Amino acid sequence: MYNNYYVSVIIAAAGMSNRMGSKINKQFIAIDNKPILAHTLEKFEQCQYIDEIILVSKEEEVEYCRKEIVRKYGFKKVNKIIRGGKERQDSIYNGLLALNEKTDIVLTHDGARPFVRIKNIEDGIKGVLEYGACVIGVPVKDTIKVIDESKGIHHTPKRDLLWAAQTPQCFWTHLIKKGYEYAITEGIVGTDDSSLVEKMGHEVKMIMGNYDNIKITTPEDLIVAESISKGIDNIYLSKEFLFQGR
Ligand SMILES: Nc1ccn([C@@H]2O[C@H](COP(=O)(O)OP(=O)(O)OP(=O)(O)O)[C@@H](O)[C@H]2O)c(=O)n1
Ligand SMILES: C[C@](O)(CO)[C@H](O)COP(=O)(O)O
Repeated sequence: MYNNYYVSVIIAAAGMSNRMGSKINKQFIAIDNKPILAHTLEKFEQCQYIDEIILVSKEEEVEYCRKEIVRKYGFKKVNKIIRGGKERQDSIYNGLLALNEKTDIVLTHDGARPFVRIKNIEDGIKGVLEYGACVIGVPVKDTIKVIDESKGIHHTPKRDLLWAAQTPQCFWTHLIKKGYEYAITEGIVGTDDSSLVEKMGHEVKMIMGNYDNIKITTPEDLIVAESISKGIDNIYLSKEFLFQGR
């Protein structure tokens, strides 16, 4: 369906893992006996519409990624492993500079989100064809408070319109490149890629994802991750029994 387009994904894996507090890059920690980063890459390798993967890693981990992740698990679509930058935004920018010149559509994804589903990837590509730019995400479950500097609650936004942004975030190549160039010119730093395109005044659509597409950030996430990898589908299978058909 999307084979007329050359689709590249930039996988950001060059972070510091500060909040995880691990001695090694959190993406090399094993879940279900396989490194988190290998779980992540596997999903894009298996998606028939992905043509190339640009892996962004810390300079000193490029060789480790090549040998212990890409070669060991036999990923064929990883065209380049390049070094990242200080912030996630810098790492993705390096990825944009390394794209194949044929690239029509760019997806950005966190190496630390190993439970992305092939359906999320396909929905993201479809979203680009329909809207030009889209983000996979989920409606928030908690009530969100906006606070001031002294932790006083400033206001409580209406929850119906609040969604948590995940990755992949998906764009026409020219649009995301323009967003990043605009951010450099204007000195904008965002915590995701979509916000840079939004700041330019271009609409970005939200596409329903899955709650289990978690970003592994703190140690508790590893416990949740082991459970997810054991099979969220099994939880749904037993739902009728657990919740008596509710
Ligand atoms: N300079 C950076 C910072 C982050 N990332 C990547 O972006 C993703 C999301 O970032 P996050 O979960 O915040 O990872 P870290 O930056 O490693 O975490 P922390 O902020 O706790 O150090 C991760 O896959 C991370 O490796 C990156 O490629 N380059
Ligand atoms: C891109 C992202 O995963 C969307 O939720 C998130 O913003 C990354 O932020 P982090 O500060 O690098 O964890």
